[in-house]
Amino acid sequence: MSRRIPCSLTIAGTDPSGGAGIQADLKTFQELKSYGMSVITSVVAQNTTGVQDIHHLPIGMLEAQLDSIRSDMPVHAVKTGMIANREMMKRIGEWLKDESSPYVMDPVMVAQSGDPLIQPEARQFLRENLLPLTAIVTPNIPEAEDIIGEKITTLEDMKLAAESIVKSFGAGAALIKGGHMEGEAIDYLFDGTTMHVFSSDRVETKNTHGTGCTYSAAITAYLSQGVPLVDAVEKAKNYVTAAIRHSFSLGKGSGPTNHWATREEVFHYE
Ligand SMILES: Nc1ncnc2c1ncn2[C@@H]1O[C@H](COP(=O)(O)OP(=O)(O)OP(=O)(O)O)[C@@H](O)[C@H]1O
Ligand SMILES: Cc1ncc(COP(=O)(O)O)c(N)n1
Repeated sequence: MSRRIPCSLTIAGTDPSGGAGIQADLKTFQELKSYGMSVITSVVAQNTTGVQDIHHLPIGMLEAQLDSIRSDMPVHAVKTGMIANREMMKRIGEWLKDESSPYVMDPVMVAQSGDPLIQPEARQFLRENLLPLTAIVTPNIPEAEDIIGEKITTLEDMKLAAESIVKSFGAGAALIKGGHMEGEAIDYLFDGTTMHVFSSDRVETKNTHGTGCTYSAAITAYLSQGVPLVDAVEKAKNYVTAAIRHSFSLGKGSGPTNHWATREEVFHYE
């Protein structure tokens, strides 16, 4: 019996060191057996220690890439990561309005190193124009605080934020990631009707560069295969947890996660 080839698209910035951005997304799509495609917004010179330089592609080149996909390739799920400015957001929003596949937004604002990845004035545009198009948005705590305009300090606050992002800001569903909280790594998903919780033991490691990208890419890959949203998040949580547990001590800073950690033969490295 022949089966549809699941196809995932990421629209995001790059990471030459391979842990975050487009590179992390494509590795994740490949690992989870979804055909991976990418539209690049910005070329970022970065590594495990931080961001060294950023070059935003001209708008025409962004549009040309989006057209290349639309005119030729099937898309069964799409995610966005770093979109640096309003102009890019506007074009991507127009493209997404004509897209019928589920849209996963990782509302990337700063790199883990603290370096800003989007212009401050673009945040409002993201909130007002792209958020309502999502099937799911996946903010970490600082990103969720930025969206709702309130501090999040407790697990109860995380749940309230998830509900508010859906009910007041129009997201299809909201997954608030607790990587920045103490203790267990707890995430809350509000899908419009029910609050779901996904939790794992915290792995004692500094090598978490790209966890957010990897998580949202995994959700996208599962959605492209027709897995229902809550199951897709559960499977993606298992994937990202394994990728953190077997992460790599590469580079001088926060090392990358291990995208092949769920393969049967997991090697251990120095
Ligand atoms: N040390 C850890 N051990 C286990 N799980 C973790 C750890 N740190 C983060 N996570 C989990 O990884 C996923 C990504 O969460 P996080 O809040 O770190 O996102 P992010 O901030 O977007 O990513 P990044 O830290 O790369 O910027 C979540 O499921 C979170 O619970
Ligand atoms: C191009 C790009 N997109 C996203 C991130 C965030 O990744 P992280 O917060 O996991 O370092 C990044 N560092 N670079």
